[in-house]
Amino acid sequence: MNIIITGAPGRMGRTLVTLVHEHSRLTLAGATDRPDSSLLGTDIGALCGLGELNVPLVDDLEQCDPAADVVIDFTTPAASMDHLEYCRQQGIGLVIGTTGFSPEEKDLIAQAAREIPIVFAPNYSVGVTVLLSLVKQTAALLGDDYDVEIVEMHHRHKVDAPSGTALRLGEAAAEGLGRNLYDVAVYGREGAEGPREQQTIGFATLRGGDVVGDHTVVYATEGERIELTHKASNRNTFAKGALRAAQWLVDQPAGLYDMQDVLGLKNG
Ligand SMILES: NC(=O)C1=CN([C@@H]2O[C@H](COP(=O)(O)OP(=O)(O)OC[C@H]3O[C@@H](n4cnc5c(N)ncnc54)[C@H](OP(=O)(O)O)[C@@H]3O)[C@@H](O)[C@H]2O)C=CC1
Ligand SMILES: O=C(O)C1=N[C@H](C(=O)O)C[C@H](O)C1
Repeated sequence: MNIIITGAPGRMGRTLVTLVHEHSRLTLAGATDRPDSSLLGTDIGALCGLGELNVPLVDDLEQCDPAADVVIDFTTPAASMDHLEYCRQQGIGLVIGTTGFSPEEKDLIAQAAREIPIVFAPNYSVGVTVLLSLVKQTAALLGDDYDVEIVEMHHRHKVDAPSGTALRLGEAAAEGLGRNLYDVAVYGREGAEGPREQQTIGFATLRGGDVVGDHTVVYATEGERIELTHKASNRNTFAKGALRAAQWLVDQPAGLYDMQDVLGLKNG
């Protein structure tokens, strides 16, 4: 199976290149970087310490193998929109790991998924995928008397907040409670805000050091609280999940899928 990796010199890009290289049934069919990058033309294998792979970094998917089976994208929302359009035109499946999309950009992804298969997930780890089910179920079991708050911490380089995973966890809790997250979300608190409004779902964002990705959903009431926590300790967990999604995707018809579809957790 031939895979193109966009944003290949990035944190996730390098991890994916390394795992594809180590995989017996996957071949790296192309690697891209942003148009003004000083790394263009460099062999991505050499850049990742794997030796020459004869895959030079290019600034455009048009310069990659048009017969590729799938594109894996962990870049920025603006870059992902370009990659989405290329895949739509070429009829190639797309795995999107990028986070921080606007509602309009999410609509464009959904529109493209009428023509090509797309897996779109803010977190490709098996642990977070299972956690999403637990969060929804726990919220439904506890009900309105438990206040839901979500805390996340990531490395100092992360640009979007709250994380895509935190928002998806919020959506799962809101679904369990019969609420729309975007009607009830509170993104941080400051000053004399008054007591907590019932029914809100709060987010707290921490940034620092090299934290790969920590998420906790807190359900608190008078006298007790439950906390559901996931901690990623390296990026292989995300990259392995994205490669699993890519291999699953090639057999799917056009549609918008997430990691719960890939793991078969939707109807079970
Ligand atoms: N779904 C999941 O499981 C996970 C999602 N993520 C998300 O993935 C995204 C990337 O994260 P991370 O790898 O840490 O970020 P990085 O900044 O390390 O990597 C992104 C890479 O994309 C490059 N890039 C920017 N614009 C373009 C373009 N037009 N074409 C090709 N490449 C481009 C960047 O280049 P340059 O640096 O030179 O600008 C950079 O090398 C984030 O949105 C993050 O939240 C991260 C981990 C897991
Ligand atoms: O930027 C990151 O690093 C991560 N981003 C994703 C997110 O926004 O949820 C997933 C993971 O937590 C790492």
